[in-house]
Amino acid sequence: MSANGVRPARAHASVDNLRTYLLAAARQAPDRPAVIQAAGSGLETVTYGELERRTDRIAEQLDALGLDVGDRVILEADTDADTVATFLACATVGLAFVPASPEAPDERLLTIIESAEPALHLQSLQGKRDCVPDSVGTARFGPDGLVVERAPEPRVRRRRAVTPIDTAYITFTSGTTGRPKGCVMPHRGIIAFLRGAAAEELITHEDRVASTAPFQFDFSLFDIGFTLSHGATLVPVPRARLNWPRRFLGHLNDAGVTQVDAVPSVWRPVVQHESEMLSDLGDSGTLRRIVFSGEAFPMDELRTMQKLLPKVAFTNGYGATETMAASITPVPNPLPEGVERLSIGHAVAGAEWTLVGPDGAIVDGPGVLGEIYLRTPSLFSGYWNDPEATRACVVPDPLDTASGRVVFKTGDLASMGEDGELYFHGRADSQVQIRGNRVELGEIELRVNQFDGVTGAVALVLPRADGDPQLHAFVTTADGAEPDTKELVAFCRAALPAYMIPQGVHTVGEFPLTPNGKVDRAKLSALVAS
Ligand SMILES: Nc1ncnc2c1ncn2[C@@H]1O[C@H](COS(=O)(=O)NC(=O)C[C@H](N)c2cccc(Br)c2)[C@@H](O)[C@H]1O
Repeated sequence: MSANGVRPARAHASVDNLRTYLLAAARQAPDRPAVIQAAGSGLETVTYGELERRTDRIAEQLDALGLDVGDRVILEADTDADTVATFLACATVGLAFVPASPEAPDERLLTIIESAEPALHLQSLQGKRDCVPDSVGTARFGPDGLVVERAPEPRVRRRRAVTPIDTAYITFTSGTTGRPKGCVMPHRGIIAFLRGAAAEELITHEDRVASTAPFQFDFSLFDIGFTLSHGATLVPVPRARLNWPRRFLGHLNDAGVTQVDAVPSVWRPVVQHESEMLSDLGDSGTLRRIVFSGEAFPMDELRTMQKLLPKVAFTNGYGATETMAASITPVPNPLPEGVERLSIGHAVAGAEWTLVGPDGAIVDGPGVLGEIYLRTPSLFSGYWNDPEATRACVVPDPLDTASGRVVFKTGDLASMGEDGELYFHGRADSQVQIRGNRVELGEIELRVNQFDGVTGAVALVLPRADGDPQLHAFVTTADGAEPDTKELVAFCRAALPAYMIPQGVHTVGEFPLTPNGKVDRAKLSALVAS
């Protein structure tokens, strides 16, 4: 028995701790399903009571290893009940977990280990990783708890209590500089965003939320947190089922999924190969909502989805890992004609954003582009061991610089609509100047997408040998055939200024994706360089 009840003497039920916040629902109804997951070719259910038991077992084992609050633990896993129990156990004893993908190459994991200096590497019983350096302890987690292979070196424990500003997790994103940046998220940060998101009242405890993002992408942490904090049921979709549209839809159907959280690219092969089955899933009345995030949903693909799923609600989740996210906005179904840009609405409850124009002036009217600055309690603690990168985006509140309050400088551009809602206009650093003119890549993509036969378009600026920036358009087409470049360029000339006309048009079978399922622009650029 510890000072605050049966749990290991760390997490305090009285203040914000991720474990306490996510298992609160378990108090009332331990027999409710917390996770419905793939088991062999079928499904198995893990109740909230069972999840809490597994959490406490692993927390006690971690507590016995003598680690200190704030020590890092690599959690290499795919989302399932044991992964959730392990990350709740880390939260209970104040260990910062670093989610890693079992599919990440060894050198990527070793780069993260070099930066985060974890005490322990955890993988599932089936995990295959064996490149962990001797300086790091190793253990495996499963339904019966941890199996320690190499105990971590003993640490001096200086902290016993876990406070809301202690680190819940550190997600490493591949920084543009190539060196991965670790987003350090405190308990109070993720809880603040989950609370703001809960105010949208998207789900109740009866919902079953399918999670498709890889565990190292914080979209998956949102899925887990959002679902459990409502006492709802999490339905992880394993990659083996996600990559086959038929199996994916079958899994959603069998598990009685009511909401699917996924990046836009997840739906491309489903619409292409199993539109009938998708439409039936929507007609069944079980699937009620699709939440997407990560990048703008291409408008024609979204319209196609809405035609197949007229009864399903669509929700646009926007935001960055540094604040977990920022807004959750309903998308009209069907989208009114002529709407060519999705709204990212207003910041979630508890947060607010401000648009700052290029001249530093506050933008407070429609039609002017500005950078989004987000004032939010879900702000991260900073980038791991990188105060300079942190200072560049955690800045004084532009509306109140004397206050000492800091806000997140998002690097995203947006314009404001009639009642203050925002429209995303791309990354500030992807705004390019061509012959002195600001070029909006999104506008070029929009126009190219309207060309007959084009099913997807990505515009990029690539430096030419003489340094002069060159505009390139990459397209996918309905039948994979190359569009007539001269006609496509003429089609662009009819609507875009001369400096926005793509000089190169490249047809690709499908767009390369990042591990998080976003269009991989770096890989597209490499196609031209080669
Ligand atoms: N809905 C959009 N329309 C357009 N552009 C988007 C959207 N969502 C992002 N982005 C872009 O992606 C950037 C950020 O990338 S990120 O750090 O990897 N995070 C993410 O993608 C996901 C994000 N943390 C997240 C996590 C959980 C729930 C939600 Br709800 C959102 C943003 O700064 C935007 O540029």
